[in-house]
Amino acid sequence: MAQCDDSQSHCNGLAVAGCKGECVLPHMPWFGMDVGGTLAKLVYFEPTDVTEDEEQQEVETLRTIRRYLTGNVAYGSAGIRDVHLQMEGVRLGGRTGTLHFIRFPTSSMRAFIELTKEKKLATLADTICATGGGAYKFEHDFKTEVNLTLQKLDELNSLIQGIHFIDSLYLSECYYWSHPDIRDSEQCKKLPFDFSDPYPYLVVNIGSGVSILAVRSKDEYQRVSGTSLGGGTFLGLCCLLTGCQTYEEAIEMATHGDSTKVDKLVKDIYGGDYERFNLPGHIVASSFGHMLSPEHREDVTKCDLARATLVTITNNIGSIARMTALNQGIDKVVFVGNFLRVNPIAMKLLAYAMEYWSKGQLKALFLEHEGYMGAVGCLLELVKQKLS
Ligand SMILES: Nc1ncnc2c1ncn2[C@@H]1O[C@H](COP(=O)(O)OP(=O)(O)OP(=O)(O)O)[C@@H](O)[C@H]1O
Ligand SMILES: CC(C)(CO)[C@@H](O)C(=O)NCCC(=O)O
Repeated sequence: MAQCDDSQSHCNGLAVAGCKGECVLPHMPWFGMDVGGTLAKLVYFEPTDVTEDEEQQEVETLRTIRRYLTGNVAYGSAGIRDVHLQMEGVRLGGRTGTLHFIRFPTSSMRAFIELTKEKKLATLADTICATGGGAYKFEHDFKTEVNLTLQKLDELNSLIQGIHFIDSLYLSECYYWSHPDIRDSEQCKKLPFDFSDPYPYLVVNIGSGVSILAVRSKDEYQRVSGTSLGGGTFLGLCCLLTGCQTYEEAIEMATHGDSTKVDKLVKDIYGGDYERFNLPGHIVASSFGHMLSPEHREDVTKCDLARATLVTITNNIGSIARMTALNQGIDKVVFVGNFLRVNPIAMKLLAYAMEYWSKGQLKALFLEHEGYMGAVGCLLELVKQKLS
């Protein structure tokens, strides 16, 4: 990433001596935004190296914005700041600051635009870099409601740039699950993974839908596969089957459910393992396969249905990811996206599926800032464009 040197630290909106070419940083506040099919993600860079001089020159609106964003953990009726993900001491564009991570449902986008107007969040920014389908869908609303022109960036490019930046900043960003045996979760431990030599790797971005990318170097990547059966499918089916209202509720129900009352296992068909082809009795032979029988239907709870939905969608993604990895000759598979938020069941299942079906050849990796990579990539681009 292009950056001012450390000696040029206070260059907010000013031409900076010593930068190659024209080095003019965008005016604060600095945001990166990713408006997806389900969730909108906002990353805000709060400078913490503000000098007294700068503070005195700082316009009141900028101070108000900073205080509003950093002084609250909830915004409007649906916006949430993920405080546990906050990153301190981040160097960006020659400045030092804190990255704040905020999300809200894309269905509340119009309310968010109203809030932007009310809190004057858009009055100072000369550019807002935005990615995701919503950058296109809501472009007109931003223009007409708050007179803001969105600079639209590609979501998958932003995702990759975000991954590399965040991983370079934070040593324990990347992790894996050791001994991910689904029948013995006591054994399963979250451990850091050294991702400093990452290439080649596969990224499986599990959002509303799923995109799979093969990344062979910093700038060399391709979207090699995808599936419409993603996080949106899990939540949509769960709402239909259980009457739950939120993602958190769906995950809570799944945590207390038993999918084997819904799914037909190999042992339900064979009475044990299918030895000839090495299919152990405990694996799923047919997702939701028990539900054709009235007795089984009477026996299941909503929690069982939620768990089975989670297992079905996750295993399907795992299976596509594994086949894609084999096809591409890649052994590291990085799973990201908000489907993995507060979802250790899915992460452990993916870890198990990768390891078990590849006989230990494939490694499933995860990132702490799982759903924010695209928004971070956008923030980087905002600063980079002005510096280049
Ligand atoms: N608070 C939440 N509300 C709704 N869904 C959530 C929430 N937290 C996690 N999720 C899960 O995350 C998924 C959305 O993930 P993400 O934000 O990465 O995708 P997106 O950008 O909205 O979608 P896409 O990239 O396909 O446009 C949802 O489908 C759901 O499974
Ligand atoms: C359409 C996107 C890229 C939007 O983020 C995503 O939801 C996706 O990759 N869906 C799956 C599309 C498919 O490959 O079938």
